[in-house]
This record gives sequence, structure tokens and C-alpha cells, in this order.
Amino acid sequence: MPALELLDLRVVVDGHPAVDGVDMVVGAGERWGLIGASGAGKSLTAAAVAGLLPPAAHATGSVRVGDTELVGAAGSTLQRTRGRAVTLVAQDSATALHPLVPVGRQVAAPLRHLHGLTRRAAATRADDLLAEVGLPDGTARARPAQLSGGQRQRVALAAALACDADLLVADEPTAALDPTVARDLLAQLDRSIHSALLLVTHDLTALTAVCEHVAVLDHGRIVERGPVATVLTDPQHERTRALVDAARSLVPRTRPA
Ligand SMILES: Nc1ncnc2c1ncn2[C@@H]1O[C@H](COP(=O)(O)OP(=O)(O)OP(=O)(O)O)[C@@H](O)[C@H]1O
Repeated sequence: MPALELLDLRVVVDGHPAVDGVDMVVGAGERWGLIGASGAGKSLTAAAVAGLLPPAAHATGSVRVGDTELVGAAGSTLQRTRGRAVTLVAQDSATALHPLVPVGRQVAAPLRHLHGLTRRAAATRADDLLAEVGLPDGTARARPAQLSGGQRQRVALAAALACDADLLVADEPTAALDPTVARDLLAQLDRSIHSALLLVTHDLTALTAVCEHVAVLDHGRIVERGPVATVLTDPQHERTRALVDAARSLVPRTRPA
């Protein structure tokens, strides 16, 4: 069974068709990137997959995560699916983490509530996960404000890994980080993830670091898809060419003598 199947997904926000008929299949364990210009509909697609569309958005079509249909699903179904079948790492984890709760307890929470671990077993596993994502001993006791942005994103990644869902959705997980910290976090993601992945990014370096496949979104529609190496070296659609050219143009300017 695929980890994710989108069939004619449409998302209308304030009367505007922001996602306009997306078909996509992510096989079990596959890593897909979703790229596109600002406003193309990437985040709304990711939110639909994670069962987290904003109230103003109305989705039609089909979003199947494992064997669960999310479009039109009851709140209880969405709640049961989140964490178990799909989990999200968002752009700004500071908003996802509770400011007053030590991060170890926040990583332990899904282990207790989704996987039924005892408090002690969950705390031990949370320590292991925090170490696995490269955080130093003792991080579990820290509150989010005591950590750097990069460390908080690692905590968010550890919490997502704790869910052990079949599909991880990561929406620009490195957008708020400086390039060195971002590169480390992507390397960590690459090492730690064993499930299927949908990575939303505008950063082609991030895409190539983690994903095997890519879909290009333009005005709410997928205009090109395929293996990352093929799409980036031989882009067929003008939107893909524009994204690739923009990334290539980041060459230092040399001053005329
Ligand atoms: N909560 C919302 N209310 C109203 N309009 C929204 C909302 N969320 C998104 N939109 C609109 O839907 C369109 C798609 O937005 P989306 O955030 O999915 O784009 P994106 O491709 O992720 O862009 P970016 O790369 O800039 O994050 C945009 O025109 C945006 O303004």
C-alpha cells in the first residue's frame, strides 16, 4: 500500500483555487520533494496531507494516507491519523513546541500516548532520540527558549521520529536556519528517517540532500515529476527551468579588474 495517494486534490482558500487538481503517489519508504515558486500551493498541499488545513481552506478530491481518507474525514479520524500514519515537521518548530514543558517530555509524549510506553520507558527512548538527532546530554531537561533555533528544529525532528508514522511531512524544515545548521539538520534527517517522506522546499540543495523523487508545483498543479537527478539536470517545464536557473545563478560575482 502506498504511504500517500493524492487524487485530484483541490484546496480552495477564500474563493481562490490554491491547489488545483494534484495527483501524486508516494510509495512506502519513498522520499519525495515538492518544489515550486512562492504561492504555488506547496504548504497547503502539505497541510492537506498532514490533516492540518486551516479553517478557511476547503479541500475536495482524495488524500489517502495509508488506508485512511482524510478529505471530508471527521475530526476524530484526523486526530487518530496524525502522529500514527502521518506526522509533520513544520518550518518553525518554536510554534509547535510548548514553551513551558521540558523538551524531553514533549518528545516522550507521543511515545506514551501513541505507543503506550510507560513514563520511564518513554523518557529513556526520548533521551535516545534526542541523542540520535545530535543533541547533547541533558537537552531533555531544557525548555524550548533555552535552545537555539537549530536545536529546537532537532527536537521537533526527534518528536516526529518518536511518532514512528509511515509518512513524515516536512514543510521547509530548515527555512529558519542558517546554511550550516540547515545542512547538518538535513544530514540528520537523511540518516534518521526510515519512513516515506514528503519534503516541501524551495531549496534545491535540501532536495538533493534528502530526496530521490521530485514533483514541481506551479499555480496549484504538478507540472513535472521524476527522479531528482533527471528533473534537475534536464528540466522539461519552464517553471522547473526557472527554479534550476535561479539556483545556478548563485555564483559569486567577480569584480572587473
Ligand atoms: N490561511 C490562508 N488564508 C488565505 N489564503 C491562504 C492561506 N494559506 C495559503 N493561502 C494562499 O494560498 C496560496 C498557496 O499558498 P501556500 O502557502 O500553499 O504556497 P507555498 O507554495 O507554500 O508558498 P511559500 O513557498 O511562499 O510558502 C497562496 O496564494 C496563499 O496566499
